Amino acid sequence: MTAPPLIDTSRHALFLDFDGTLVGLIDDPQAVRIEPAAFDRLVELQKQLNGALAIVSGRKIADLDRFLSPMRFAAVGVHGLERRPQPGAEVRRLMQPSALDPIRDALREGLEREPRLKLEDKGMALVLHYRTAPDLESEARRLMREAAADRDDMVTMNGDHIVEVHPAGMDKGRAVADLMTEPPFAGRRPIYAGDDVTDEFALAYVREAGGISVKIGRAESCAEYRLENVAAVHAWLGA
Ligand SMILES: O=P(O)(O)OC[C@H]1O[C@H](O[C@H]2O[C@H](CO)[C@@H](O)[C@H](O)[C@H]2O)[C@H](O)[C@@H](O)[C@@H]1O
Repeated sequence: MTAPPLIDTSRHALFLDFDGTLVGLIDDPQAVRIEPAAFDRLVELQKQLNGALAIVSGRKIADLDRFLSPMRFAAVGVHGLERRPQPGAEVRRLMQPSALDPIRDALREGLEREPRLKLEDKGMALVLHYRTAPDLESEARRLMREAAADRDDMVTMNGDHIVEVHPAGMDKGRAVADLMTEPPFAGRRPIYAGDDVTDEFALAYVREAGGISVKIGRAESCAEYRLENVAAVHAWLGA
């Protein structure tokens, strides 16, 4: 496992995934909490990086704001379908949530039949969670596949004990590439750290762009560097 180099706050732009990178994975998605010392370090790093720090998540930006309150930060939400290029700027949404209404309806019956599957409605994306019922993995994937079967404009994606559907054409790699064209990120060298398959798009972009790609955990990845777990991420951020 090759550890990443230290962050150079005068030259780097820092992009951090949230779940599995800054906070550990737990059963209830709404109950995650960042450790106070890691939170303080994020705030400090954001200052030292002159604002060139963004959280890049599958979550809604509104959720990230709640988990990281009172910090104000640049963010990518719902895998790039929500954007906030600068702290405090308005959140741009690339789609209307109503585009998913037919899929919402199609999932309803399956969810009534299998209440151990939990639906997370992120507006522009729908997630079925099966962390507390891992035996339902294939059922969750089947339900989502069938609900979105006639929708060429949507993509279904498997994450860590989740299956998600959202509009096609966007991923974390494209979102990070877009942010890199804007201040305060433009002209800096990107660092991306993430743990899940959905982070591979951004890890691939950053590697291609000559940046520092950091995979969290031991799963297969295109990243150049690795950190073992969330605690190792916190230690690296604090080094
Ligand atoms: O892109 P991320 O910031 O890593 O977000 C990915 C998904 O994170 C959340 O789900 C994951 O974390 C939950 C809480 O620990 C866990 O219960 C779930 O099994 C994980 O997949 C979030 O709920 C999703 O919407 C995000 O897409």
